[in-house]
Amino acid sequence: MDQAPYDPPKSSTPQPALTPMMAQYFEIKAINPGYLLFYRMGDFYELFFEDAEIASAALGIVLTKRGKHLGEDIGMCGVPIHAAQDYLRKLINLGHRVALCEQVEDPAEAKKRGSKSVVKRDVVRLITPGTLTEDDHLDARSSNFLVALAMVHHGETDFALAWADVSTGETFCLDLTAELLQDELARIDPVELLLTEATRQALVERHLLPPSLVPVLSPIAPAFFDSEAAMPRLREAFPGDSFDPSALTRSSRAALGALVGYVHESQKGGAVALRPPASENAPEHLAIDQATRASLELHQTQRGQARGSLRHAIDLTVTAPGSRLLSARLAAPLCNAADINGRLDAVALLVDDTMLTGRLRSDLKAVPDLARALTRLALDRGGPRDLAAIGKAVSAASALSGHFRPLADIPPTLGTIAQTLAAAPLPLASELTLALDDEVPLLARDGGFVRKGYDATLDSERALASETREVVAALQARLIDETEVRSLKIRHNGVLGYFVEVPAAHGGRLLEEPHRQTFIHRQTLANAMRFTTAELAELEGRIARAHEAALELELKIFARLRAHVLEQTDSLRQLADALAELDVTAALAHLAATRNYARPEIDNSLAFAIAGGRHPVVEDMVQAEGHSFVANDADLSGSDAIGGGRLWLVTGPNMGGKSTFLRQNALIAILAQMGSFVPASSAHIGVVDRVFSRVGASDDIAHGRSTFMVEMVETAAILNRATRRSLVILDEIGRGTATFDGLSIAWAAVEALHETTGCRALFATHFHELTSLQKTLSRVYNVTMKVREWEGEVVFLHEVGSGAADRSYGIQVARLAGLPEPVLARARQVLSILEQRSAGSGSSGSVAAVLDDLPLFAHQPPPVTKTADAVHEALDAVRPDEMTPKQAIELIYELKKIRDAARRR
Ligand SMILES: Nc1ncnc2c1ncn2[C@@H]1O[C@H](COP(=O)(O)OP(=O)(O)OP(=O)(O)O)[C@@H](O)[C@H]1O
Repeated sequence: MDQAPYDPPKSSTPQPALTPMMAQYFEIKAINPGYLLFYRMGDFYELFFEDAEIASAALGIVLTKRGKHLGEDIGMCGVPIHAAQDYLRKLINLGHRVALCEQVEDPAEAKKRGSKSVVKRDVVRLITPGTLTEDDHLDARSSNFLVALAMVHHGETDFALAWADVSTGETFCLDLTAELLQDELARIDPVELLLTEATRQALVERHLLPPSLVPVLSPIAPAFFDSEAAMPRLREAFPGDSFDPSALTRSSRAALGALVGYVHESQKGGAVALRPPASENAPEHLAIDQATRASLELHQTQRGQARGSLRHAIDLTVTAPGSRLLSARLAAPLCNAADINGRLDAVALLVDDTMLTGRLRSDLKAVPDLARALTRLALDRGGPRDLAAIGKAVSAASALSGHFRPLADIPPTLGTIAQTLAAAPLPLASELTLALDDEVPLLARDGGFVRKGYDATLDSERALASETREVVAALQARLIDETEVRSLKIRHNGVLGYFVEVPAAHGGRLLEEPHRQTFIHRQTLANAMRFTTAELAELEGRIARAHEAALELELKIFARLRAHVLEQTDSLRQLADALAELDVTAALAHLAATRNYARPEIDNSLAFAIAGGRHPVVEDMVQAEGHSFVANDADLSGSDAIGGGRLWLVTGPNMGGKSTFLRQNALIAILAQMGSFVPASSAHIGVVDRVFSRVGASDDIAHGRSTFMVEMVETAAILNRATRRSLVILDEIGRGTATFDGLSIAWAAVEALHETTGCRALFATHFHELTSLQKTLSRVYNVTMKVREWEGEVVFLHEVGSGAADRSYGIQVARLAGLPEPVLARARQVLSILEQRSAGSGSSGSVAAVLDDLPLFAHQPPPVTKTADAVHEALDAVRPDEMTPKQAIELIYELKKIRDAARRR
């Protein structure tokens, strides 16, 4: 860490010698700057000085004092061990980092060195957002990526990223250019981003640091990124032939070295438990930049919520690892038609066989999170529940593979999954089932998890422990006889151990002869007196030894089982992957079957022909309100021969459904390329290399850029980066400035997309003038959202048809939104003058002069009272509770008649 070393609080008074404990505290604190030190004191973790102030404020716990340092009170707060996990989670969520300092010797050992000697303590683990492994701290359905970003000044690429989910061991690395950096960071979505201070500054200077990443930055010392020092570190972390660090570029080696070094340090010398890194290649994925992800609301809505996002709408997985994989696939759809079709083949088989899908999904529901349990065991942080989870997952995998046996013809991707499941190490599962009880504790040290009958020695130790309980009962009966105190009891507590307790009234008798020979007084309470006897003390020793022996045996069994599990790490990881993949495939099949999605046809053409396309999220919302979603076609198909893909100019009223239509087509492309069926009756898509979606700008005040500036920066990014294979969605670009400037920019952007880029594009606009481009640009095609006007009201049909809108119905929408009637009336006046003007001279120069002549609000005609509406009047007269079904049906016919008559008028 590159923060300044911990500096104990200073005072101007002469320094008295530090107590040994304080000296130990400062020493440990100095080696772990930047961390809140959780200092173990018996059954508590205690925090001191500034740490105590920070933690007590963050956790809402009392700040007290413990002794003095240099004449000043030492601030202190503490959390009990049993509740520590909750407090840790809270602190980490608030962005703090914690060093866990344990007692690493028995206090009895310390005492042997002298009464004043301090128990040895050491930091056993550094806890940061990116190094978490406990289920309690993690979101089961989200990956938790720790990312290291290396920047090199010379060499083939500018940057490299290495990232890992420490809780599952998945590890990746990727070389990339500055241009792709933000896109990839948006895809990976780090919880902690390691970089040097110099890199951070360089990113800021080059405008490469999105504000959303600032809270997760974790600056570390440049030494972590030394690509030469990384070599031995990487060889040690990834032993064997499966991975050769010398094959990496210098930048990747630096990033991966930093990642592994940081994880290693956080485990304080413990195992690192990462999988050999999968080298990624950016062009294998459909590129989706941060602005597009946000605008399409892929993983969360623009307000930061999961509900309403595409992921939320399509995630029907039944296991947490399945959900994580689905999210990763959505974040990085594929670009290779053969790979996409491979995934689609697997989904298709399960769509056709709903019985099989149902069985798979119901069996998968009970499968535990194998990857995270395995990692905890590898890090020596796992317990009996993790062993049990692994046994259960292995047995379930083997049972799941049975479902595929009867199938004659099975697509390769599903075939590989089935094979992996069939190869599940069943002997391991049987051993775990034999060894572990049905209900097991979280921690091995709690004991009591080995099944009766598994280990004869353990059983006999346990029998001894329970026999001694009978001996205690017999002793109690004998003591009652001897003392004639009927209410005498032998009890146990953590402080005294076993003791004899009698009501206070009888206590005196035991203090006198002859009983005082036997009973040794321990404690007097308000209404009871406690004693021990030599026999009881001896018995206690025997019981404790039996318990200890049993626990020791159980811990040995645990260690052996853990070792057996870890021997099979590779095959268990493959199994975990296969289970997650099966869950995703079955979930996508279930989605397709229940929501009526179709298999897209994917190839390398420039096709983009969607029939009956729907928006997966808006469709749900519209249906929930009892309406039906109107499906729409889109055809942007092109070819190299005609210079690229088509560009549809979409005009239509506000609220007409333009944005929905635009986005649904981008979402269909993304879903198709992640290997999912799509919400359409048919779809033919030539693989898209990048999707861009920009919706009229939003402010980026944090970055100091105005609405219009953001819009233009983003439009520039599209015009510079889009290729002929890209899909571009532009919604109302140019609206953030004066009309003519906006129109000119939109005009030039359409021309550039058509003439230079040649990509497939949808361009929604309220600049109706743009539609004349259809005459000059061969691949531009005008469509409009249809509306019907009825009794002065506009009815949105949400239907896309060819042609151009002649007006935007903005005033009607404003009326629906509740703008006051005088304002609306004034707006109508202004609009009509403007329309006359533009139809006449076409000059806008005199518009202001004309507007000056218009009467102001004060001179407005009174609001037009609405003419009586026959349908509403008829409805007002209805008393539904008093109607028979027949009358109700007659009423419906009557209402339709009134409505039709009104329309004819
Ligand atoms: N195809 C459809 N079928 C049914 N309802 C739809 C459809 N498309 C849109 N809607 C409904 O219309 C609302 C407005 O749609 P949308 O935001 O796409 O309109 P818009 O034309 O982009 O509006 P503006 O120009 O004001 O931004 C949606 O929230 C949804 O409730």
